[in-house]
Amino acid sequence: MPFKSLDELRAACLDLPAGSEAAANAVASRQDTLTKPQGSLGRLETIAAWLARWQGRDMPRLDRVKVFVFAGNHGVTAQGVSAYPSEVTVQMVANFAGGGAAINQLARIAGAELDVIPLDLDHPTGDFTQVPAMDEKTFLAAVSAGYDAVTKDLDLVCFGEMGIGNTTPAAAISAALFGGGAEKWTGRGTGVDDAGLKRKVVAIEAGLKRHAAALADPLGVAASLGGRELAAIFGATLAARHLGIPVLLDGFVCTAAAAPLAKLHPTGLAHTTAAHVSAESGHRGLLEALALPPLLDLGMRLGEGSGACLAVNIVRSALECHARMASFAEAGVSEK
Ligand SMILES: O=C(O)c1ccc[n+]([C@@H]2O[C@H](COP(=O)([O-])O)[C@@H](O)[C@H]2O)c1
Ligand SMILES: Cc1cc2nc[nH]c2cc1C
Repeated sequence: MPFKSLDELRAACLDLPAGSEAAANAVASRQDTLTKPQGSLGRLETIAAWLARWQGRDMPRLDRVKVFVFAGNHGVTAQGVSAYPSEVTVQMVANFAGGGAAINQLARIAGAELDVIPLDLDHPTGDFTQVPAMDEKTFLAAVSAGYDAVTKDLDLVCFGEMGIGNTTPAAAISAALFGGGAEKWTGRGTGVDDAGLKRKVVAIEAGLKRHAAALADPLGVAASLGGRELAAIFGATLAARHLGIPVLLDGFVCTAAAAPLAKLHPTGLAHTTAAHVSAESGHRGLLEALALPPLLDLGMRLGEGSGACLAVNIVRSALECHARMASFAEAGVSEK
């Protein structure tokens, strides 16, 4: 377990590599020699430079791409905050193993390996309206599980999650980190009705009040209002930064899970790209607060890393153009 205390974890969050300016510049210079009007590939050009910066390679690679799906269960479901019962979490983990979920299809098309990591599904976190979701030990174990899952041989990682009820902790974390009140961040998740939406807002307000003393610290926010799969995504995002691996973030839950790193370090999420903006109502505002413009806007609200996996195809397209297009000189095309 890499983190045995909150102080150790905090120190690791403050010690982040800056990325390679030289590699990013090498990509930008080459882009301007390729057979296209300068800048005309738009974000495909900046994606190539982003890969180079965080991999530290003038010519980035996408040989090994992996999607991690972390799964957890949530005590706050006792407040009636999801349209589905908690047993769906473990049932969907079995479905991932059998190849029957959306993420199985999207990972295959993206050429990404899939790693599903269930986190103590028999023991839901505490109901944060009553107690902290996790004590220090539980939180550090979940962060460490995410941190240890990421290995240095990977070129790009996608994070996703599965956890009935987890749009409620995601909204609570967003409210605690960025303010604006529970309603601003609360959406319908798997499809709750108006009464369910109201119960979510009430639960989040109760959690914010009960844990107020812990919420000045982003790690306190993640432990008292989050969940194991969110903590694991936080740890995995940190590991990717330490190992020089760019990250594609999935939807609202995944973004909220990683957000405390941006509060702990001014460039904490610079190695991440928001794959998409989900239909969950708080996600657009959260991406704005984090200055992470999404690549896709497809009305998706599934989770599982589905949006992140879809965006791998865009990242692969960006690199293929960067690596294989001819220059003006090579193709004999006149420059301006
Ligand atoms: O990440 C998102 O944008 C997102 C939006 C809506 C739902 N989800 C998924 O749905 C589950 C959480 O929804 P809920 O209603 O149970 O809180 C969880 O398994 C998530 O993966 C995920
Ligand atoms: C069936 C189902 C699949 C999911 N995948 C991610 N969250 C989910 C929630 C439900 C309910």
